[in-house]
Amino acid sequence: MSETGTPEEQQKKKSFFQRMKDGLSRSTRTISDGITGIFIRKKLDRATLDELEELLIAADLGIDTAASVADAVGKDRYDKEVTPEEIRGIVASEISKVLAPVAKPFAIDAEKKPFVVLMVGVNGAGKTTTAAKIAAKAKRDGKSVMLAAGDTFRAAAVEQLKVWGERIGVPVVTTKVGGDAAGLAYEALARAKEEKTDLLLIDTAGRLQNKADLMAELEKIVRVLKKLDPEAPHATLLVLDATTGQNAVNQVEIFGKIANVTGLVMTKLDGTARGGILVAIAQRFGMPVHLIGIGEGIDDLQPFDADTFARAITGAN
Ligand SMILES: Nc1nc2c(ncn2[C@@H]2O[C@H](COP(=O)(O)OP(=O)(O)OP(=O)(O)O)[C@@H](O)[C@H]2O)c(=O)[nH]1
Repeated sequence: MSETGTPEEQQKKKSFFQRMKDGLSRSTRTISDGITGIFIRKKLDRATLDELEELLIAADLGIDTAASVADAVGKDRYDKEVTPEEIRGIVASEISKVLAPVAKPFAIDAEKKPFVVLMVGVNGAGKTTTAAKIAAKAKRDGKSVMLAAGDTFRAAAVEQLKVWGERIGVPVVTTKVGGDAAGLAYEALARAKEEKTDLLLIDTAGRLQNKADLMAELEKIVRVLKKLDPEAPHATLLVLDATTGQNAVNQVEIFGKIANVTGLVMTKLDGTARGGILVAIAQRFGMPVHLIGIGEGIDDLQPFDADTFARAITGAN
């Protein structure tokens, strides 16, 4: 972590690191304790490197990352005494190298009025909560925000967004259950344009049982949005639940095909030992990762920072 900025900024950065560390503690324990177990009072050799590689695969980092990290750790260190701290530091810096190219802040272009964001992902991934968290942050930053409850299939999803809207003071555009999601998206964009809203977040349904239907629905939403603004949606965020591990990888594959995903948000990194999946996804798809969810609270969505994440998940100092 760089020590630049005012003491206040440094403090903020530190507490963020601490919160992320706390959130990721289950994932960290797997990797950090695993490294201690392998390398304590041992020389580095093929067997310990193989064990390290297995540990990283078990921690969901993916086969490619695990292999390249083990190679980097082994380089020039064969038959030398190493400490777990040293290994954690090297693993962290290798993970950081994988993550750095994909860590991109989520930017709302003030030139686009409204900046339209489509939230996609399977049911339960955290789309609705994430939309509310982004809305709350934008509002705090002085932007006017609107939410659209595009998951018209589930009354609970619409209700949930309404509750969030009330809590954070943001209007929520809804329609009746079973209503046309594209029609709702159109209506929301028309209203947001009229009211000169800065940011419009559109929640969508996430039924993956019928991919063709889901694709048709998402395409239709995009088509009608373009009638009002040819550049909309300006961002399509795929929300992924870290606790689902390898399933999250499949979801990137599927949604990458059916929606023009521009960036990823990974939720529920707190309370899971599978946080490494973010690294596997970064390595495999190279898609921008904007934000991570480390809790259910409104402030528990944080910008994704490669180095901070890599150090937190490995327990490196
Ligand atoms: N612990 C934790 N829980 C989260 C996080 N993000 C979302 N959740 C919880 O996950 C659950 C599902 O989130 P929703 O926002 O309802 O998910 P969704 O994708 O909109 O799902 P549907 O509404 O079913 O379509 C809720 O109980 C959220 O509070 C997170 O980062 N950490």
